[in-house]
Amino acid sequence: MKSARKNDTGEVGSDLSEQIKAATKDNHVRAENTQLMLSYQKGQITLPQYKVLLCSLYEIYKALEEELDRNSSHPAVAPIYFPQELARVESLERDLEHFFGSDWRKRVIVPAATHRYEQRLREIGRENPALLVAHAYTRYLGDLSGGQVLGKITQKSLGLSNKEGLLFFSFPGVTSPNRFKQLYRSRMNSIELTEKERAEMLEEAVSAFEFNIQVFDDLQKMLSVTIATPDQSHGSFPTAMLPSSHIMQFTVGLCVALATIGMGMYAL
Ligand code: HEM
Repeated sequence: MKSARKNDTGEVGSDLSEQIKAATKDNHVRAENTQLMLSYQKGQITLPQYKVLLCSLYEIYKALEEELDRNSSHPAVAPIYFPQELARVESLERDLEHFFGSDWRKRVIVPAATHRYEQRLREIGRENPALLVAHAYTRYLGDLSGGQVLGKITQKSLGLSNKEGLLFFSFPGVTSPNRFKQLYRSRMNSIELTEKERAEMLEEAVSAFEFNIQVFDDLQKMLSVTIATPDQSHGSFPTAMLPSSHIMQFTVGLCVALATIGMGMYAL
Protein backbone atom coordinates (compact mmCIF):
# COMPACT_ATOMS: atom_id res chain seq x y z
CA MET A 1 0.00 0.00 0.00
CA LYS A 2 1.29 3.47 -0.84
CA SER A 3 0.57 6.81 0.73
CA ALA A 4 1.27 10.41 -0.17
CA ARG A 5 3.79 12.30 1.99
CA LYS A 6 4.75 15.90 2.27
CA ASN A 7 8.10 17.50 2.91
CA ASP A 8 9.26 21.09 3.38
CA THR A 9 9.10 21.81 -0.31
CA GLY A 10 5.46 20.75 -0.70
CA GLU A 11 3.67 17.75 -2.08
CA VAL A 12 5.52 14.52 -2.62
CA GLY A 13 3.78 11.80 -4.58
CA SER A 14 3.16 8.25 -3.48
CA ASP A 15 6.04 6.72 -5.46
CA LEU A 16 8.92 5.27 -3.49
CA SER A 17 11.42 7.03 -5.80
CA GLU A 18 9.92 10.43 -4.98
CA GLN A 19 9.59 9.72 -1.30
CA ILE A 20 13.15 8.47 -0.95
CA LYS A 21 14.52 11.52 -2.74
CA ALA A 22 12.49 13.86 -0.50
CA ALA A 23 13.42 11.94 2.67
CA THR A 24 17.15 12.18 1.93
CA LYS A 25 17.24 15.71 0.53
CA ASP A 26 18.84 17.28 3.60
CA ASN A 27 21.28 14.38 3.97
CA HIS A 28 22.32 14.87 0.35
CA VAL A 29 23.14 18.49 1.09
CA ARG A 30 25.16 17.38 4.14
CA ALA A 31 27.02 14.78 2.05
CA GLU A 32 27.86 17.40 -0.59
CA ASN A 33 29.23 19.65 2.14
CA THR A 34 31.67 17.19 3.70
CA GLN A 35 35.31 18.31 3.43
CA LEU A 36 36.06 15.55 0.95
CA MET A 37 33.16 16.42 -1.36
CA LEU A 38 33.94 20.12 -1.08
CA SER A 39 37.52 19.42 -2.16
CA TYR A 40 36.00 17.66 -5.12
CA GLN A 41 33.71 20.49 -6.05
CA LYS A 42 36.60 22.95 -5.89
CA GLY A 43 38.61 20.71 -8.21
CA GLN A 44 41.13 20.17 -5.42
CA ILE A 45 40.96 16.42 -5.00
CA THR A 46 44.43 15.02 -4.35
CA LEU A 47 45.85 11.62 -5.17
CA PRO A 48 46.00 10.58 -1.48
CA GLN A 49 42.34 11.53 -1.07
CA TYR A 50 41.31 9.64 -4.18
CA LYS A 51 43.31 6.54 -3.22
CA VAL A 52 41.83 6.24 0.27
CA LEU A 53 38.36 6.89 -1.16
CA LEU A 54 38.82 4.04 -3.65
CA CYS A 55 39.84 1.69 -0.80
CA SER A 56 36.65 2.46 1.14
CA LEU A 57 34.43 2.31 -1.93
CA TYR A 58 35.87 -1.11 -2.69
CA GLU A 59 34.96 -2.51 0.73
CA ILE A 60 31.49 -0.91 0.59
CA TYR A 61 30.64 -2.18 -2.90
CA LYS A 62 32.05 -5.61 -2.14
CA ALA A 63 29.61 -5.95 0.77
CA LEU A 64 26.71 -4.36 -1.15
CA GLU A 65 27.15 -6.41 -4.30
CA GLU A 66 27.73 -9.71 -2.50
CA GLU A 67 24.52 -9.14 -0.55
CA LEU A 68 22.60 -8.11 -3.68
CA ASP A 69 23.88 -11.22 -5.50
CA ARG A 70 22.92 -13.49 -2.63
CA ASN A 71 19.43 -11.96 -2.45
CA SER A 72 18.91 -11.37 -6.17
CA SER A 73 15.64 -13.32 -6.27
CA HIS A 74 14.15 -11.61 -3.22
CA PRO A 75 10.90 -9.88 -4.39
CA ALA A 76 12.14 -6.42 -3.35
CA VAL A 77 15.68 -6.85 -4.68
CA ALA A 78 14.89 -8.56 -8.02
CA PRO A 79 13.37 -5.45 -9.71
CA ILE A 80 16.44 -3.29 -8.98
CA TYR A 81 19.06 -6.01 -9.56
CA PHE A 82 21.21 -4.80 -12.49
CA PRO A 83 24.65 -6.39 -12.07
CA GLN A 84 25.55 -6.08 -15.78
CA GLU A 85 24.87 -2.37 -15.83
CA LEU A 86 25.88 -1.29 -12.34
CA ALA A 87 28.35 -3.65 -10.63
CA ARG A 88 31.39 -1.67 -9.43
CA VAL A 89 33.63 -4.21 -7.69
CA GLU A 90 35.59 -5.27 -10.76
CA SER A 91 36.18 -1.65 -11.85
CA LEU A 92 37.34 -0.76 -8.35
CA GLU A 93 39.73 -3.73 -8.31
CA ARG A 94 41.31 -2.52 -11.53
CA ASP A 95 41.56 1.07 -10.29
CA LEU A 96 43.18 -0.13 -7.06
CA GLU A 97 45.66 -2.25 -9.00
CA HIS A 98 46.49 0.77 -11.12
CA PHE A 99 47.37 2.92 -8.09
CA PHE A 100 48.72 0.37 -5.60
CA GLY A 101 50.22 -2.29 -7.88
CA SER A 102 49.61 -6.03 -8.00
CA ASP A 103 49.74 -6.44 -4.21
CA TRP A 104 46.93 -3.88 -3.78
CA ARG A 105 44.88 -6.25 -1.61
CA LYS A 106 47.47 -5.99 1.17
CA ARG A 107 47.46 -2.21 0.91
CA VAL A 108 43.77 -1.48 1.22
CA ILE A 109 43.26 0.60 4.36
CA VAL A 110 39.85 1.69 5.56
CA PRO A 111 38.68 3.63 8.61
CA ALA A 112 36.26 2.40 11.27
CA ALA A 113 33.26 4.10 9.61
CA THR A 114 33.76 1.97 6.51
CA HIS A 115 33.69 -1.20 8.63
CA ARG A 116 30.48 -0.05 10.30
CA TYR A 117 28.86 0.60 6.88
CA GLU A 118 29.96 -2.84 5.63
CA GLN A 119 28.63 -4.51 8.78
CA ARG A 120 25.24 -2.86 8.31
CA LEU A 121 25.09 -4.08 4.71
CA ARG A 122 25.91 -7.64 5.80
CA GLU A 123 23.36 -7.47 8.58
CA ILE A 124 20.46 -6.33 6.39
CA GLY A 125 21.52 -8.80 3.67
CA ARG A 126 21.00 -11.55 6.25
CA GLU A 127 18.02 -10.22 8.14
CA ASN A 128 16.03 -7.80 5.98
CA PRO A 129 17.16 -7.87 2.32
CA ALA A 130 14.44 -5.44 1.18
CA LEU A 131 16.46 -2.67 2.84
CA LEU A 132 19.30 -3.29 0.39
CA VAL A 133 17.17 -1.26 -2.03
CA ALA A 134 17.78 1.88 0.06
CA HIS A 135 21.55 1.31 -0.06
CA ALA A 136 21.63 0.41 -3.75
CA TYR A 137 19.61 3.57 -4.50
CA THR A 138 21.94 5.78 -2.45
CA ARG A 139 25.12 4.55 -4.07
CA TYR A 140 24.18 3.69 -7.65
CA LEU A 141 21.87 6.64 -8.36
CA GLY A 142 24.48 8.90 -6.79
CA ASP A 143 27.17 7.41 -9.04
CA LEU A 144 24.96 7.98 -12.07
CA SER A 145 24.21 11.59 -11.03
CA GLY A 146 26.82 13.79 -9.33
CA GLY A 147 29.29 10.90 -9.63
CA GLN A 148 29.59 11.48 -13.37
CA VAL A 149 30.81 15.03 -12.79
CA LEU A 150 33.15 13.84 -10.03
CA GLY A 151 34.78 11.45 -12.50
CA LYS A 152 35.63 14.31 -14.86
CA ILE A 153 36.92 16.42 -11.95
CA THR A 154 39.11 13.53 -10.75
CA GLN A 155 40.63 13.10 -14.18
CA LYS A 156 41.37 16.82 -14.46
CA SER A 157 42.56 17.37 -10.87
CA LEU A 158 44.92 14.39 -10.94
CA GLY A 159 45.99 14.89 -14.54
CA LEU A 160 45.15 11.30 -15.40
CA SER A 161 45.20 10.27 -19.02
CA ASN A 162 42.16 8.58 -20.54
CA LYS A 163 40.37 6.17 -18.17
CA GLU A 164 43.40 4.99 -16.17
CA GLY A 165 42.42 4.63 -12.53
CA LEU A 166 38.96 6.02 -13.29
CA LEU A 167 36.99 2.91 -14.20
CA PHE A 168 34.86 3.35 -11.09
CA PHE A 169 33.09 6.31 -12.68
CA SER A 170 32.45 4.65 -16.00
CA PHE A 171 29.34 2.57 -16.71
CA PRO A 172 29.81 0.99 -20.14
CA GLY A 173 26.52 -0.91 -19.78
CA VAL A 174 24.56 2.33 -19.33
CA THR A 175 24.13 4.32 -22.52
CA SER A 176 22.16 7.17 -20.99
CA PRO A 177 22.48 7.71 -17.23
CA ASN A 178 19.28 9.78 -17.19
CA ARG A 179 17.20 7.17 -18.99
CA PHE A 180 18.67 4.44 -16.82
CA LYS A 181 17.82 6.41 -13.67
CA GLN A 182 14.22 6.64 -14.91
CA LEU A 183 14.09 2.89 -15.43
CA TYR A 184 15.62 2.34 -11.98
CA ARG A 185 13.04 4.63 -10.34
CA SER A 186 10.17 2.87 -12.09
CA ARG A 187 11.53 -0.49 -10.86
CA MET A 188 11.74 0.89 -7.33
CA ASN A 189 8.15 2.06 -7.63
CA SER A 190 7.02 -1.42 -8.62
CA ILE A 191 8.16 -2.92 -5.31
CA GLU A 192 5.23 -3.91 -3.10
CA LEU A 193 5.73 -2.53 0.40
CA THR A 194 3.54 -2.23 3.46
CA GLU A 195 3.41 1.15 5.16
CA LYS A 196 5.77 -0.11 7.82
CA GLU A 197 8.24 -1.48 5.26
CA ARG A 198 8.09 1.77 3.34
CA ALA A 199 8.84 3.80 6.46
CA GLU A 200 11.78 1.49 7.27
CA MET A 201 13.06 1.88 3.72
CA LEU A 202 13.06 5.68 3.96
CA GLU A 203 14.78 5.50 7.33
CA GLU A 204 17.42 3.15 5.93
CA ALA A 205 18.09 5.51 3.02
CA VAL A 206 18.73 8.33 5.49
CA SER A 207 21.14 5.98 7.33
CA ALA A 208 22.82 5.07 4.05
CA PHE A 209 23.63 8.74 3.44
CA GLU A 210 24.82 9.07 7.03
CA PHE A 211 27.13 6.06 6.63
CA ASN A 212 28.64 7.73 3.58
CA ILE A 213 29.07 11.03 5.41
CA GLN A 214 30.83 9.25 8.28
CA VAL A 215 33.14 7.47 5.85
CA PHE A 216 34.07 10.77 4.19
CA ASP A 217 34.67 12.42 7.57
CA ASP A 218 36.80 9.51 8.78
CA LEU A 219 38.83 9.51 5.57
CA GLN A 220 39.47 13.21 5.96
CA LYS A 221 40.62 12.68 9.56
CA MET A 222 42.83 9.80 8.45
CA LEU A 223 44.46 12.07 5.87
CA SER A 224 44.84 14.99 8.25
CA VAL A 225 47.15 12.94 10.49
CA THR A 226 49.37 12.12 7.55
CA ILE A 227 52.40 14.05 6.43
CA ALA A 228 52.05 15.61 3.02
CA THR A 229 54.46 13.65 0.93
CA PRO A 230 56.10 14.94 -2.24
CA ASP A 231 56.07 11.38 -3.59
CA GLN A 232 52.60 10.77 -4.92
CA SER A 233 53.81 8.47 -7.63
CA HIS A 234 52.14 5.32 -8.83
CA GLY A 235 51.91 2.52 -6.33
CA SER A 236 53.07 4.34 -3.23
CA PHE A 237 50.58 4.59 -0.42
CA PRO A 238 50.55 8.31 0.18
CA THR A 239 50.20 8.31 3.88
CA ALA A 240 52.82 8.30 6.52
CA MET A 241 50.35 7.58 9.30
CA LEU A 242 50.24 8.71 12.90
CA PRO A 243 53.47 7.10 14.15
CA SER A 244 55.58 8.90 11.53
CA SER A 245 53.75 12.08 12.30
CA HIS A 246 54.78 11.71 15.93
CA ILE A 247 58.39 11.05 14.89
CA MET A 248 58.28 14.22 12.81
CA GLN A 249 56.88 16.25 15.71
CA PHE A 250 59.56 14.80 18.02
CA THR A 251 62.34 15.59 15.53
CA VAL A 252 61.16 19.17 15.03
CA GLY A 253 60.85 19.60 18.81
CA LEU A 254 64.35 18.24 19.32
CA CYS A 255 65.82 20.59 16.70
CA VAL A 256 64.09 23.59 18.30
CA ALA A 257 65.38 22.55 21.75
CA LEU A 258 68.96 22.09 20.47
CA ALA A 259 68.85 25.43 18.64
CA THR A 260 67.61 27.14 21.81
CA ILE A 261 70.39 25.57 23.92
CA GLY A 262 72.92 26.48 21.20
CA MET A 263 71.78 30.11 21.18
CA GLY A 264 71.87 30.18 24.97
CA MET A 265 75.46 28.91 25.00
CA TYR A 266 76.45 31.42 22.30
CA ALA A 267 74.98 34.24 24.38
CA LEU A 268 77.12 33.11 27.32
C1 HEM B 1 30.21 16.58 -4.58
C2 HEM B 1 29.23 15.85 -4.17
C3 HEM B 1 27.93 15.65 -4.89
C4 HEM B 1 27.36 16.36 -5.89
C5 HEM B 1 27.90 17.58 -6.59
C6 HEM B 1 26.11 15.71 -6.21
C7 HEM B 1 25.23 16.13 -7.19
C8 HEM B 1 24.08 15.49 -7.54
C9 HEM B 1 23.18 15.90 -8.59
C10 HEM B 1 23.40 17.11 -9.50
C11 HEM B 1 22.16 15.04 -8.62
C12 HEM B 1 20.99 15.05 -9.58
C13 HEM B 1 19.83 15.69 -8.88
C14 HEM B 1 18.56 15.49 -9.64
O1 HEM B 1 18.51 14.73 -10.61
O2 HEM B 1 17.57 16.10 -9.23
C15 HEM B 1 22.40 14.07 -7.59
C16 HEM B 1 21.57 13.02 -7.33
C17 HEM B 1 21.83 12.06 -6.38
N1 HEM B 1 22.90 12.01 -5.54
FE1 HEM B 1 24.38 13.33 -5.42
N2 HEM B 1 25.96 14.62 -5.41
C18 HEM B 1 27.05 14.55 -4.58
C19 HEM B 1 27.29 13.62 -3.61
C20 HEM B 1 26.47 12.56 -3.35
C21 HEM B 1 26.74 11.56 -2.36
C22 HEM B 1 27.97 11.53 -1.48
C23 HEM B 1 25.71 10.67 -2.41
C24 HEM B 1 25.48 9.44 -1.61
C25 HEM B 1 26.42 8.65 -1.17
C26 HEM B 1 24.79 11.12 -3.43
C27 HEM B 1 23.64 10.48 -3.78
C28 HEM B 1 22.77 10.91 -4.74
C29 HEM B 1 21.55 10.21 -5.10
C30 HEM B 1 21.03 8.93 -4.47
C31 HEM B 1 20.96 10.92 -6.13
C32 HEM B 1 19.68 10.58 -6.87
C33 HEM B 1 18.53 11.41 -6.34
C34 HEM B 1 17.25 10.99 -7.01
O3 HEM B 1 17.05 11.33 -8.16
O4 HEM B 1 16.45 10.33 -6.36
N3 HEM B 1 25.29 12.26 -3.97
N4 HEM B 1 23.58 14.37 -6.95
